[in-house]
Amino acid sequence: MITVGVTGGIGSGKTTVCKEWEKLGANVVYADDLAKELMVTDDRLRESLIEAFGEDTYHPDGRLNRPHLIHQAFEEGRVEELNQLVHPAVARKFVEISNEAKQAGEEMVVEEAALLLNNGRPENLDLVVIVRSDREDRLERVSKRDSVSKKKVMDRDENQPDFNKLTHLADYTIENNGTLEDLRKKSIQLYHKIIQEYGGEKNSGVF
Ligand SMILES: CC(C)(COP(=O)(O)OP(=O)(O)OC[C@H]1O[C@@H](n2cnc3c(N)ncnc32)[C@H](O)[C@@H]1O)[C@@H](O)C(=O)NCCC(=O)NCCS
Ligand SMILES: Nc1ncnc2c1ncn2[C@@H]1O[C@H](COP(=O)(O)OP(=O)(O)OP(=O)(O)O)[C@@H](O)[C@H]1O
Repeated sequence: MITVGVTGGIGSGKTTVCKEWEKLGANVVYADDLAKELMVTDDRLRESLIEAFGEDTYHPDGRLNRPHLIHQAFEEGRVEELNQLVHPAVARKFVEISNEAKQAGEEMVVEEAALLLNNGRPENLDLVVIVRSDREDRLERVSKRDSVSKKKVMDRDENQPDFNKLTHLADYTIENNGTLEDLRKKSIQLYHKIIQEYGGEKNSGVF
């Protein structure tokens, strides 16, 4: 089994790539979704979040108070503190999921995460793929997809790495500056290339 990390800036096309890979059989873990789940279900993480960000972190019924955390992270400038608490729980769970997938004889497990390379290249991943797209296109697409202002998307973008400076940490880069169909085709090609070549000589390249 091969473990692959897929990363890239906000709106770069990570999820689109991963959805294609899921259709081909990959088991994809979406870090943002997993983080939100663990923030509710992992008791240790809940306690540390309440300690850091107060009782308002959760609604009285136990649900995550997203507006409070978004305010703390992106308006009070405490995003790094939040990441440091959430990231270890996500990383632990990903290892657990990978181990189970290996036991089950799965072909590929993927971690889709914008912050994948924040502490360098994760040691537990066999391959890293960066999806790249021009900034203006990314801002435009996400503001359309989520019906939010470009300014809001820009705020998130500023809290993510500049992936143009991280390509040396990736085995493959997918350039997403064409149509959505182009991106889907490239994703399928890369999936087959990875499956075909894994076990042989590890290659790299730009798609
Ligand atoms: C701050 C939270 C509540 C924001 O929730 P919200 O629903 O608005 O955002 P969502 O998860 O849909 O993500 C929207 C976009 O923002 C980006 N984003 C989310 N959290 C962060 C962050 N901490 N830093 C930079 N970008 C982020 C996502 O990658 C995505 O591109 C939530 O995402 C969160 O708790 N993030 C911190 C920890 C985390 O998710 N880390 C990633 C996994 S290790
Ligand atoms: N080449 C493209 N042409 C047109 N639309 C695109 C293209 N690539 C992606 N999109 C659209 O842009 C939006 C963002 O893509 P996607 O959700 O895959 O990015 P992401 O990197 O996962 O975003 P996020 O960081 O917010 O999770 C989606 O609505 C997607 O359909």
